[in-house]
Parts: sequence; C-alpha cells; structure tokens
Amino acid sequence: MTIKIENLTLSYGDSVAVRNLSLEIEQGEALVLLGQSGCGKTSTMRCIAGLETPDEGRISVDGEVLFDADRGVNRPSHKRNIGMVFQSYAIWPHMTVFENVAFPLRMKKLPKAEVARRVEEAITVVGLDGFAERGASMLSGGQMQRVALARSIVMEPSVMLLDEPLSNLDARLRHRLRTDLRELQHRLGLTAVYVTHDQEEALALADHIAMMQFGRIVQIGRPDEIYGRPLSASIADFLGVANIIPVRPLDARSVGFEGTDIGIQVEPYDDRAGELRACIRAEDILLGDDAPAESANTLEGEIVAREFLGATATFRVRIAPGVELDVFGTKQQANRTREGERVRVHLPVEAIQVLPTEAPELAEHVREGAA
Ligand SMILES: Nc1ncnc2c1ncn2[C@@H]1O[C@H](COP(=O)(O)OP(=O)(O)OP(=O)(O)O)[C@@H](O)[C@H]1O
Repeated sequence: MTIKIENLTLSYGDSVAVRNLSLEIEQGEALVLLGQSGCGKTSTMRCIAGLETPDEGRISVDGEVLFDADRGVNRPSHKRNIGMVFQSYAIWPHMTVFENVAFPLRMKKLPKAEVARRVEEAITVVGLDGFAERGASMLSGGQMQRVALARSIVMEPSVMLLDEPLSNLDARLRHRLRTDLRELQHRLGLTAVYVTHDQEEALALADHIAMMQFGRIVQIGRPDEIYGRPLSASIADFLGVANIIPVRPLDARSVGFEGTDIGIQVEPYDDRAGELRACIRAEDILLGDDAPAESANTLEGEIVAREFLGATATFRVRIAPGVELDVFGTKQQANRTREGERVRVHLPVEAIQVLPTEAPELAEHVREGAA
C-alpha cells in the first residue's frame, strides 16, 4: 500500500506540531521518522492512524482518501485498516498470549475457526510458537513486544505504524528484535512507518529515513545517504558526528577554524548558507603514526582526554585554544599514549563536510524563532 501525505499541518492549541508536511511511502517500504524529542514524529503517526484531526492536508492510502481537510473527509481510526504498535505495548496480563492476539478478531465477531487459524499464524510469524497458552504476565519484555506485534499483524493491516516499538527493551533484545522486525516486514510485504529517536535503530530498520526538525521533514533519503551526506550540521550532530567545528570560508577549497589561523583543505562547499561548520566523524580522523607527516590537513595537538572503551579508545585532541577534536583510536594507541602528549592528527579531505548550521529551508524558520 502506498501512503501519501500532502501538506499536513497539525496544531495543539497555539503550538504547531506538524508543519505543511508532505511525504510518500511506497508499497512494502519501511520509512523511519527520525528526529529529536518534540519534533513531531508521533504527531505525524497519530494523524496517519486517525488519532488526531489535522488542521490542513490530505492523507491517502493506495489512492483512497482517509483524511482531507478541504473536503471534510476524516475516516475514523478503526476503519483505516492500520496496525499500530506503540512503546507501551498494552498487553492484557490476565489473558493468555492466544487471547491477547485473538482479541481484535473476537471484537469483529469472526468465526471461531478463522480466529484460531489466524492467531496461530500470527503467533508463528513473530516467533512465539509454543507460547499460545502462556499467561501474558509470565512473559519477558521482548515476548510481550512480540505479542503486541502479533496482535497488530493478525488484523492483516495494509499499513503498520510502529512508534518506538523497541525502546522498552534492553540493548541485546532490541538488537535481535529489530533484525526480526525487518525480516518480518519484508516477508509480509508490509508498508511500515517507524518512529524512533535512536539513529542506529533508524539506520538498521529503514529503506528510507525522513529526518524531522520543528514539525518539518528536512531531509529524506536512504540510510547510507543520510548517514554519509547530512544536509546540515544539526542533522550531522543528531547522526552522531562528533566533531562539528565553526569555520570561515578561505577560498573555494579551504576553510579556517574560527578563532585561529589554522586552515584546512576541504571539498568544494556552498558558502552562501550563512554560518558554516566543518563536520567530521571521530572514526575518520587519523591519529599519531597513522597521520601522514607531510600533508596540508595534518595538524598537531595535545591529548587532553583519553577514554578506554575496550576494543577501541577515544581521544580528545586540542589543536588550538577552543578547537578540540574527538578521535577514535585503537586500544594499543590508548596503551601507548598519555594525557598531555603531543600527537599528529590528519583530517582526510574527503571525510570533511562543510555544512550550514541548519538545513536551508529551516534556517529562516529558526532565525524567526518560530520553533
Ligand atoms: N496532546 C498534546 N497537547 C499539546 N501539545 C502536544 C501534544 N502532543 C504533543 N504536543 C507537542 O507537539 C510537539 C510534537 O510532539 P510529538 O509527540 O509529535 O514529538 P515527537 O517527535 O514524537 O517526540 P518524542 O520523541 O519525545 O516522542 C511537541 O512540542 C509536543 O510538546
């Protein structure tokens, strides 16, 4: 099922949660809405589900209009054939797994045999074979989450909405369930929209990621595109880029660190966008002997902090007053190096992105202070 959202706006009183948002999600695609707390992810989902009435816009699934502000169409939530799995999985503890999953079908008064067949299928799909008669209160968090999934799937929804479906689980389980979810979504050919604020989860689950800020989509693309080419420093920051340093343009292929006379070479950049930041991931910087000695982008600095992380280590290297770089290194480097030591660091040209602080369409909005 293809989901089409056009010019959606939702306000809660005076505060605008979703601003003129348009989005298309293809049949069988997993789209992840990613962004900071309060940017409007859940509100967008609630509009699709029919749990909120937007002020403006249109929502359709496979050409069928579910909501249209202009034409006064607003199909009630229970008639949208949309499955929902939310953070709090709302499993009834006094019922068995079977009864929990069967509940929505029984509400629809389907024949007993059909209920049994579909529930068994759904339980198998989520990997809970053998748990049908187990009381729901005797399940682990991950198993409960699976029951919630099964209860949605059993309705054979055309679209699944999953709002932070894994956030109540511990790291290991979250990791396993997200692989299962991805596999399940592909196998059933489900069109799915996820909400998360965990960038790693987004990268793992998505065919496409829509980055949201202040109720808008500021960038949309495949996970590798978003990860590799964020449009702004604030998106890069959200995606875990550790080094975001204010710079000023020097010429078409070089910038200077603000407050210093240090210049570095970079790939061509757009200098019309106002304040600029050089963004570089900690893992892309070469440290110590790995840094080529004679190179324009090799700088010298002092190690001001060192964090041993087991297999790897992070170093903070001060290259000028007020300019510090986080750099990943090996545990051997951590063993060899001490705070206060001077080291070389190399910033490969292709690993540096010079970006505006905010995405262009957002910059004005942020300046207006309308957030
Ligand atoms: N019921 C409500 N009444 C008033 N304001 C609301 C309501 N629900 C959300 N908001 C506001 O709308 C904005 C968007 O909220 P929303 O829950 O969509 O964000 P989110 O991106 O899902 O955040 P989180 O990651 O924290 O869940 C926020 O500023 C929030 O405070």
